[in-house]
Amino acid sequence: MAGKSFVGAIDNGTTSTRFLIFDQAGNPVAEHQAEFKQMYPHSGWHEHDPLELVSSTSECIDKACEKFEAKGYSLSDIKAVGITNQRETTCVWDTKTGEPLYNSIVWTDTRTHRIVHELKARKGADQLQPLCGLPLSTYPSSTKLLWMLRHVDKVKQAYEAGRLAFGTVDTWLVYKLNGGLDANVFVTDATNASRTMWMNIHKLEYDDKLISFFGLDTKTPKLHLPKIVPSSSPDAYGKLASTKLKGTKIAGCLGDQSAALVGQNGFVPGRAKNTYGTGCFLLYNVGEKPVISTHGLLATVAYDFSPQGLKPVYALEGSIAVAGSSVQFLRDNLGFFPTAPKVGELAQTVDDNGGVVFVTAFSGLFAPYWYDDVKGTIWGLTSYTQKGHIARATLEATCFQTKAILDAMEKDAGVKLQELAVDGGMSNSDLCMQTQSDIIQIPVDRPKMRETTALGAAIAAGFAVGVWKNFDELKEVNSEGRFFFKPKMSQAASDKMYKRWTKAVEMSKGWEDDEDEEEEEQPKL
Ligand SMILES: Nc1ncnc2c1ncn2[C@@H]1O[C@H](COP(=O)(O)OP(=O)(O)O)[C@@H](O)[C@H]1O
Ligand SMILES: O=P(O)(O)OC[C@H](O)CO
Repeated sequence: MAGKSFVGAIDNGTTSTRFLIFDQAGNPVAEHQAEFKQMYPHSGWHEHDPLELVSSTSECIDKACEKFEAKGYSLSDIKAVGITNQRETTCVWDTKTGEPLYNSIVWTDTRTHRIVHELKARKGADQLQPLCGLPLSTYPSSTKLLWMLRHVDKVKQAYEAGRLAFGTVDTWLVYKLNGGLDANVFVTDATNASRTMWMNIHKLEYDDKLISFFGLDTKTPKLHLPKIVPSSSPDAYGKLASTKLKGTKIAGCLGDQSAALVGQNGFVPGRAKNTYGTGCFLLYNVGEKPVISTHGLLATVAYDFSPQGLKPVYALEGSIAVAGSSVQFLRDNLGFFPTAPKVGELAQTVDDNGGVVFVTAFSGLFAPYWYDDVKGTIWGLTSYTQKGHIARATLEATCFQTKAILDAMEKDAGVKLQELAVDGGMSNSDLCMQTQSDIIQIPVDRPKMRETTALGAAIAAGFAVGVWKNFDELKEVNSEGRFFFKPKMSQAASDKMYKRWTKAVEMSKGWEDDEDEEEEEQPKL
């Protein structure tokens, strides 16, 4: 094995942490995955224990390293580690103790909907998206931090004392994995910072106008924000202070959806990928200038590999809040099947959705709709309806939202996508991917190796330490064994199904009205 180089990748998704070790051909040679606890303390709330995010990461590193060594490889050949993470999820800690001040509020959490309504009425609200790329919603970190500042005494006190540190999950993990207070590495990359609403997307710097809109003081400072550094850097992210890889550099960092675009070789403008994980996120490479959407999409940073002499690259994004999590809902809340992959079998017990449409709006509807007055709604139930119809409608919901996003993207970018690269847990379902192709009427291109998010993080780290030197060396990575799902349904039949979906979405609107909001009390902590 002498002379070989490997790169590790930490992938902290919404439901689990993974650590993978990739060889130079981009193949995973060892990996370990650990689920962590999902906390739903009230309707619409979703939290993670920030310390468990760290402990599950260390556990995965050590277990994957053991498997790597058992295969006869040497840990000293792991040249660097990259990190990729669920985005927007908001972590807070005390700068003097390094201790978390509250559970991490997860990106799916909708407790901030009243704050969002209040902010939308504030002067200057219409100027935010052109500056930061995101619409005001419950989704970004900014509104989650405001909620903590209003409702969590410890957070308020730390802010007043000038000791409040904010970080998305990348920042928190990098800080803790470096040893916390002692090394005090406090950084983020532009792909993650672009999900806060505080970063100017054109300059990749925090913007005073954005920060003051949210009424935050980062000057005194009461609130400490991490420094924004490139996504690939040999020195900015420090090194692992413990685990079997103690001393190994952390050299790359990308939000998970950006990482998946990189792992899908999405380096060329016009390339798009759709990742079906807990949520589903379509990113379309638009090149070196951001495109500010006027059709319900987000502008985000695809990657910043500036130390490699490249300009930062942007993407248009369509974010779907609920994808694989709807399959988990059928599994855990309704007890339809014991494991997620069984959803396909159940859906195949029927020939079609039997007239059922499931608007899976557990967190309202994100792109391109941004409806926060919708809750999950199943339409078209009759005495004929079987579990299989509901399973089918569940898979179809993500496919329909993907079509709505592609239609919006076509209007924003002025181009029609020719094929869609896919990955993520739910893309393992052949039925779901065939349905996707039928609904969007273009081929869906699924790689054999679907750990593209982790691969993207490994590429960012590998670039920084010279394991790979340019995109050309990556041309063949993950190119083997790709499968193309081609449309089998007629355009007319596909259009008919989509029309029913659009009708269901419109009919679901307005479920939660102001009266409900007044009656519903904000739960006390
Ligand atoms: N064969 C399958 N069919 C449909 N959904 C699946 C299948 N396998 C996994 N999933 C769904 O994929 C999700 C996990 O995907 P993953 O990419 O690991 O997500 P994350 O990175 O958000 O944690 C789960 O929500 C699960 O329900
Ligand atoms: O956990 P995933 O893969 O659904 O990704 C979460 C996203 O980063 C949220 O924006």
